[in-house]
Amino acid sequence: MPAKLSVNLNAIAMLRNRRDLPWPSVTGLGRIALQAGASGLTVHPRPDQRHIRFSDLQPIRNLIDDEFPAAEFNMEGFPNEAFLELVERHEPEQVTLVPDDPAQATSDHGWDFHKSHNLLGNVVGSLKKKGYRVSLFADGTPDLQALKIAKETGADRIELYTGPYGGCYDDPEKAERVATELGRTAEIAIGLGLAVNAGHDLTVANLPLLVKYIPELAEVSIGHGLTADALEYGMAETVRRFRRACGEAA
Ligand SMILES: CC(=O)[C@@H](O)[C@H](O)COP(=O)(O)O
Ligand SMILES: NCC(=O)COP(=O)(O)O
Repeated sequence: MPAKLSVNLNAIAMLRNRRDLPWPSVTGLGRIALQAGASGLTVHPRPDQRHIRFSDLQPIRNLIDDEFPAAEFNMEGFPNEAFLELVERHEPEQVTLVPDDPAQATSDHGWDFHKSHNLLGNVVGSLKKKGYRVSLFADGTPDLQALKIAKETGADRIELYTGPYGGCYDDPEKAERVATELGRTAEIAIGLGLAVNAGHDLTVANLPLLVKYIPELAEVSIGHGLTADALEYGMAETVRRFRRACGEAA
């Protein structure tokens, strides 16, 4: 089964926030993405609301509930009190926990599972009791002990941080090496009973190799590269291109 595509709306929101005006519309482009076959929408609301604003979350929730009930809402963030309150209020189908500090420009590493074992155990436990699917952002390092801890927290999935892979866009040999490591990491995680998502700097060009190394990939969440393509090809055609790059007959 091809990896599902969740469209990250952060970059659309960032464009909108250049002015005190409601366009480009975050929900409007989310609707076009879902109409074109995206499986879900992702947001990563940062504490300073520099792209997704907290006020965007309910309209996105309503869009999915009212028009695309089979689609999923994926909320990503560091599990502080404020983020967990947003989760409770908007009930995403998936919560992706990311170890970002508030000042970080973008996500650039996965969890240190050894150091964060207790924190993640508590947070994941409480999210699972409330019925959420939980995914943990993880480096693409095939570290069995670290992945065992991820599993012990009770999480359902890991999301492989693919930033270093995306950075190999001009070096095919290095891309192959990094994809191999990501593939080994995914294999270990799947062997432990975790499903595997991936995200960060994925593109139409680099998805096919990733999918080759991780044929069981459950979901990719993509924002930056997809939004760049949407400026060129339009959102609907861009979503179809990314779905094809994931192996779907779109
Ligand atoms: C976890 C992850 O890789 C994405 O959420 C990424 O951080 C997008 O966030 P920005 O749009 O703030 O770069
Ligand atoms: N989880 C990764 C994500 O949602 C999008 O990352 P990017 O495509 O904006 O780098």
